[in-house]
Amino acid sequence: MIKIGILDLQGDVSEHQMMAKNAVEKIGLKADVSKVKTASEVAECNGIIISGGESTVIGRLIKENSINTAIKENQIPVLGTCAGMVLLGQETDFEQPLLGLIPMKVKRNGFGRQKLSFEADLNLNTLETPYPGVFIRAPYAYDVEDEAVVVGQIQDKIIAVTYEHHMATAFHPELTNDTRIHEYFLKEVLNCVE
Ligand SMILES: NC(=O)CC[C@H](N)C(=O)O
Repeated sequence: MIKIGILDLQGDVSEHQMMAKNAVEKIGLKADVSKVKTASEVAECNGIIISGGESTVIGRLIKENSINTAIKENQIPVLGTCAGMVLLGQETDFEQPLLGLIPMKVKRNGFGRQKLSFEADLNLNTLETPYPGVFIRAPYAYDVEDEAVVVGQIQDKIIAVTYEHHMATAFHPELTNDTRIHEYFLKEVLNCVE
């Protein structure tokens, strides 16, 4: 049985847990989906989801609790959404601890004041039909290196990236009823454990 951990430090954690559980059911997996807070809980997981929230706060707590080491030493795939995307990047425009698991830079609050929050149908390479994107003070990625894959863009801005078994989205898949991003991630996790 695989174990998916929803990193429970700050942000919309319960929504991710619910969506991940729905995705598990949809693809008929045997998986435990739990909230995790400590490095030892994280180390036991096959996949970790980092929610939206405040990336400065989540990043600081990740570092203080040695969760970065647990993720890296165990090579755990990570799905990071919104603030989670910021944390997956290697550089951002603010001095803050990052995981740096995807070779890309991330611009925080990248859609400007007038568009702090919006919804848009997204064409993503990994999906056959559009995905309902919910953007809340969303970041975007830039300088994505060749070995990573740009999965989607909007207004010429990169809003979804995969690299190895990690995925970053600028939008909030946990705030929709569409489980396809979570399903995609679960399949990546399965590829790692098989
Ligand atoms: N909804 C969100 O996760 C916003 C992310 C926030 N702008 C940050 O950089 O932390």
